Amino acid sequence: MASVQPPPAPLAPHRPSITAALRFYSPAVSPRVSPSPAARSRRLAVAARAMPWPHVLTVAGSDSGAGAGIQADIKACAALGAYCSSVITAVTAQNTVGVQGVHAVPEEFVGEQLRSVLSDMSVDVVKTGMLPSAGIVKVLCESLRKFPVKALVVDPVMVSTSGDTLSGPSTLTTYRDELFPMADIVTPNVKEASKLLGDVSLQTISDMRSAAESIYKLGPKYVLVKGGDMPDSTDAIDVFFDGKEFIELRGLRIKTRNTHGTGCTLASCIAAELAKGASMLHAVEAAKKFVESALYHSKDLVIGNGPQGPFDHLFSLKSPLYKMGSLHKFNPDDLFLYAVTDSGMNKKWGRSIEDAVKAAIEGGATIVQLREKDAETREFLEAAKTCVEICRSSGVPLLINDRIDVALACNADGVHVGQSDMPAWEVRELLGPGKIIGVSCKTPAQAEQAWKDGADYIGCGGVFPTTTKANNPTLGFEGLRTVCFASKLPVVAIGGINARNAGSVMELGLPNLKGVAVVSALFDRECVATETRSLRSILMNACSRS
Ligand SMILES: Nc1ncnc2c1ncn2[C@@H]1O[C@H](COP(=O)(O)OP(=O)(O)OP(=O)(O)O)[C@@H](O)[C@H]1O
Ligand SMILES: Cc1ncc(CO)c(N)n1
Ligand SMILES: [Mg+2]
Repeated sequence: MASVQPPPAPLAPHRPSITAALRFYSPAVSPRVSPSPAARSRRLAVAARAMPWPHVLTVAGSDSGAGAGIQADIKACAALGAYCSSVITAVTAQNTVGVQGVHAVPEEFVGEQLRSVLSDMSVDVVKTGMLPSAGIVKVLCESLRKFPVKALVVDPVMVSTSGDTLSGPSTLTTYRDELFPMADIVTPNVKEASKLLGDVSLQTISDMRSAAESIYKLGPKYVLVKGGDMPDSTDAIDVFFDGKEFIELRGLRIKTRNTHGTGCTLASCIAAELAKGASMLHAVEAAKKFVESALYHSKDLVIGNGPQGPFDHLFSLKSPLYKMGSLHKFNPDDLFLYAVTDSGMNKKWGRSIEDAVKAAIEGGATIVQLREKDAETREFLEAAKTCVEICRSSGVPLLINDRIDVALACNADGVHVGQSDMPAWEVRELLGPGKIIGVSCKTPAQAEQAWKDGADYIGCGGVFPTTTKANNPTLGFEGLRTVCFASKLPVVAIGGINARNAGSVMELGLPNLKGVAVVSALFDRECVATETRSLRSILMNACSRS
């Protein structure tokens, strides 16, 4: 199996537009005479290269209730923009109560389905779910040796959450000996990890780490032990292991009965993200975020009378406002030098918002926020649209202060809100899971709430007295320290920060403190680029000292 490390180059930016690809079929450029079959297939191949569609093949069982299995896999891939073909290994009679029956597909016919898909379509990633017999696991391994793909995601489905057996003990050895060594990632839940390791007890995060390490030794390149079913946990914590480091992936535990199919969905999302070109860790993080958002949006759905209902994978279609196309990966390090524009200051120095943003980026700002308290909406929107283009072309995220409507209209990367603005959870409902949300917080309680509401970072201040914001109590280093220690989110310090004191803020070496946000120190100056450049070097020096 080809390794997924280093990650393949992302496909998206190189993809020509749909219209460009369709031109291959347009009568205007087609020859007048019918092309020969060879010419037609050459042209199809060219078109396919012109517009590749990330392709996941799921090899799994059908769930008649459509919450898990093949049905979940297809919906998850569709939601994340990957094509999903399907090889069915078993048909289950299943609903929200449990599994009433299992009818395995004969091995030879699983082999035939695999041949049909793999010999014809260019599959990027294979994802496996329910493999009901050792024979089927063997057939799959043979097919993968014959038709190698970029990555293999193995979700070792053995028991449904309702407690029903989906794959008997006879398959365990074949999983371990034949499939795992070919896998890029294996994603057992705690029960499955325990079974794979001879019924060891897994009660704590430390047990999950040991299990991940033991499963890694069976041959996959990465392991994710999922803690969705971990008892007594307020967070949904999964443990990721790459052979060297353990990473605890923490998500909000959504209170809902609708968790049927979370495992299948997670593995399919990982496969879809890998097919799109993500690295393994990014794929896992994006997949977890997707499951969390889907559960959140489906928490009150009522389908079926049993204890475990399905959730809505296509929740993003409900609101035209969701921009699900690009799940922007928020990088907390982007908070390092956070430039916040101010219309008053720009006016004073006779520069446009666009010029202010260009200059801040030129000087090395790592994230930009447009904070335009008195601008007219239409004028602000036009400027914001241009700023989005400027920031995109430099890879710098652009956020809008408070104005969710403007952020949506210009497709900004996110929004920053204060304590008296719209609550972060409402902003999340409007913006969807892919956007960055920041919240101004002065206390540990506010920081905790921001985390619960699904924010990505908090801004903490005023650290020093400031004139930019009226009636803004100063927290000082002590207040900043208290919030940083309590926060579960990355923090950016704000309020009165300038070239003279920025170094001392970073030298505090506080946990979660990722950078400083500045307004007047950059924009109430003649040359924004020069000020930004010098502040950046002050911050870099301070970080190397602390
Ligand atoms: N209530 C929840 N809130 C948030 N995330 C959850 C919740 N339940 C599960 N998850 C997440 O969903 C993913 C799948 O985890 P889980 O442990 O439930 O897998 P599974 O048991 O294999 O799923 P399945 O129910 O499909 O068998 C993990 O990332 C887990 O943390
Ligand atoms: C078909 C099928 N695959 C996987 C699972 C695990 O959720 C399930 N319940 N049903
Ligand atoms: Mg579960």
